[in-house]
Amino acid sequence: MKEFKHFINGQYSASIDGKTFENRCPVDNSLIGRVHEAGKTEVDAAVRAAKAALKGPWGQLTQTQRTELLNKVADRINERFEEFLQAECLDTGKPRSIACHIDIPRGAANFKAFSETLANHPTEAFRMDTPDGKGALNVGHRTPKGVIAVISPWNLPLLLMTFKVGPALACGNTVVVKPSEETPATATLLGEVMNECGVPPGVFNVVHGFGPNSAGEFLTTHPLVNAITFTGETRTGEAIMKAAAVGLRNISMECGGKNAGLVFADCDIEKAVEGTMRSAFVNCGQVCLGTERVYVERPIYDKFLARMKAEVAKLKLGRPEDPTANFGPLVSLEHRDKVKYYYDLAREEGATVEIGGGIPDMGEALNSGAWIEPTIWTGLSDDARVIREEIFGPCCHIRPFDTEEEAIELANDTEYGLACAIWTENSARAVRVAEQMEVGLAWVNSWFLRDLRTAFGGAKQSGIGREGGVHGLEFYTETKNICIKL
Ligand SMILES: NC(=O)c1ccc[n+]([C@@H]2O[C@H](COP(=O)([O-])OP(=O)(O)OC[C@H]3O[C@@H](n4cnc5c(N)ncnc54)[C@H](O)[C@@H]3O)[C@@H](O)[C@H]2O)c1
Ligand SMILES: O=C/C=C/C=C(\O)C(=O)O
Repeated sequence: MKEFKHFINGQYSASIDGKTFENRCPVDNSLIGRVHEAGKTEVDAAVRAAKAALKGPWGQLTQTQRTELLNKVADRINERFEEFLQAECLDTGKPRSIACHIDIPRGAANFKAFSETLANHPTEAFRMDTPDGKGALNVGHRTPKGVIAVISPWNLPLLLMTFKVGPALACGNTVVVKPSEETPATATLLGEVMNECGVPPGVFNVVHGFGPNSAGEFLTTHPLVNAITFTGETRTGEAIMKAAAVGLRNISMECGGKNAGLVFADCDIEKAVEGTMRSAFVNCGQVCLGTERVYVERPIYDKFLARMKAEVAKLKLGRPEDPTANFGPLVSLEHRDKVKYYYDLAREEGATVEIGGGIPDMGEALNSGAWIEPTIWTGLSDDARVIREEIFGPCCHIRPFDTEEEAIELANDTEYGLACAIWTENSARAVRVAEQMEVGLAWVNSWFLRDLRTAFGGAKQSGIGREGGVHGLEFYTETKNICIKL
C-alpha cells in the first residue's frame, strides 16, 4: 500500500503525530494508500523551509539559471510521463486518453511558459522633468513576493497546481503546496522531480491534509506566508480571503462557475455539438470552465437537442486504462452524493430528464466506484436551483431562446462569471456577444483552447485577479519603483 508523505525542505517526512487518512480510487473505491495529515508543526516546518530557501542558493540564481532549472523540471515530468499519468488516473479515475492529452502535458508546459514570459516582458521606465532641469529616471524593478501558499483542487490536480507553481518559481518565489486531500499523488511525485533536477531544498514544499482545522487552514493563516493563490469553490475562497486579511496578504482566486453555452442558429451545428459535448462531459463534467447551461436559438433547438442526446448515448464509461472509454467516474463517492442530490433535485424542480439522470450499473467489479450517468435536462425554470448552483458533474440543461438580447441576458443571469462558449459563424455577432458577456473567458467556436500567454480568471463570484502570461507576474512579484535623480 502506498504512503503519501509531506515534502519539506527537499525530504519526504511523516507527520510527527502519525496521523493519516485514506486515499481511495473512485473507479472501484479500492484503497490506494494512506496520506499523512499535516498539523501545525509540519505546516510551520514547510513554511520556514520556504522562507529560508529565499535567502539560500535559490535566491542567488540569475533569472536565466532559474529558467534552465524549470525547463529541466518540465523535461523530467515528460521523461516520467507514465508515472505521472498512472498516479493522476489512479487518484481521479479519469481516462488515460484524457490525462495524457490534457493533465500531464500541461503539467510540464506550465514550467516552461512563464519563464519565457518573464524573460520577454519589460518593466516600465519613465523619464521625468525636475525643477533643476536635470531630470530623473524611474525604473520598475520586480522582486519575488516571498513564500507563496498554493491551495489546489482535485479536478485537474497536476495541471492546476503547476499553473501556479510554474510562475511562482519563475518569478523567484518559494512555494508551499496544499493539494486536494482527494488527489495527493502527483504533487508528491513532483518533489522527486525537483530533487532530481537540483532545485534547492525548501523551494518546493508539499503538505497534505484537509481545509478547515487542517493543513489548508494552518497554511493560509501562517504569518510567514506572503501571498495565497487558490483554485477551488467560491465558499472556500471566502474563508481563505478572511485568513489572508490578517497581515494584509495578497490573494489570487480562481473559483466556481455556472458557465453558459450560447448556440446560435447560424452556427456550424456539428462543431457546436462536438464542443458542447466536450464542455459539458469531459473529465466527467468536473472542469470549472464546463458548460452546465446551454441556450439554443429556437430554429435549431430540436435538432441540437436530438444530436446532443445521440452523442451522450455514445459516451463509453470505463476504467482509465480502457482505450475505448472516454468517460470515467466522479472523483469520490462524496462528490457523487452531491451530484446525485442535484439529479434528484432536478426532477423535483420539474425537469424533463432527456437522458441519464441516475447511477449506472457498472457490474460487480465497479459498482462500488463513484460512477454517475451523463445527463441532459430540459424544461427547468430560470430560477431553479439546478440552473443557479454549480453542480460540477456531467450534466447540462438545454433551453431555447428567441433573440440575441435574450440569450445574453439569460447567460449573464448568474452570480458566477468564469467562462462561456459562443457558437456562431457570424463573426460580428460573435464579437458583439462576447463583449457583453460578464465572464473572464469567452470562447468563440471553441472551448478550453488555452494560450498560456493570455489572462485566465473569472468575473463576479468566479474569482479575483488574473493569472497566466504577464498577469501572473503582477501577482507573483512586487514591483519596486527605483527613482534615480540625474
Ligand atoms: N476557476 C478555476 O480556475 C477553477 C479550476 C478548477 C476548479 N475550480 C473550482 O473548484 C471546485 C472543485 O474543487 P474542490 O472541491 O477541490 O474545491 P474546494 O474549495 O473544496 O477545495 C479546494 C482546496 O481548498 C482546500 N480547502 C478547503 N477549505 C479550506 C480552508 N478553509 N482553508 C484553506 N484551504 C481549504 C481543500 O483542501 C482543497 O485543497 C469547483 O467549485 C470548481 O469550479 C475552479
Ligand atoms: O477546471 C478548471 C480548469 C482550469 C484550467 C486552467 O487553469 C488552465 O488551463 O490554465
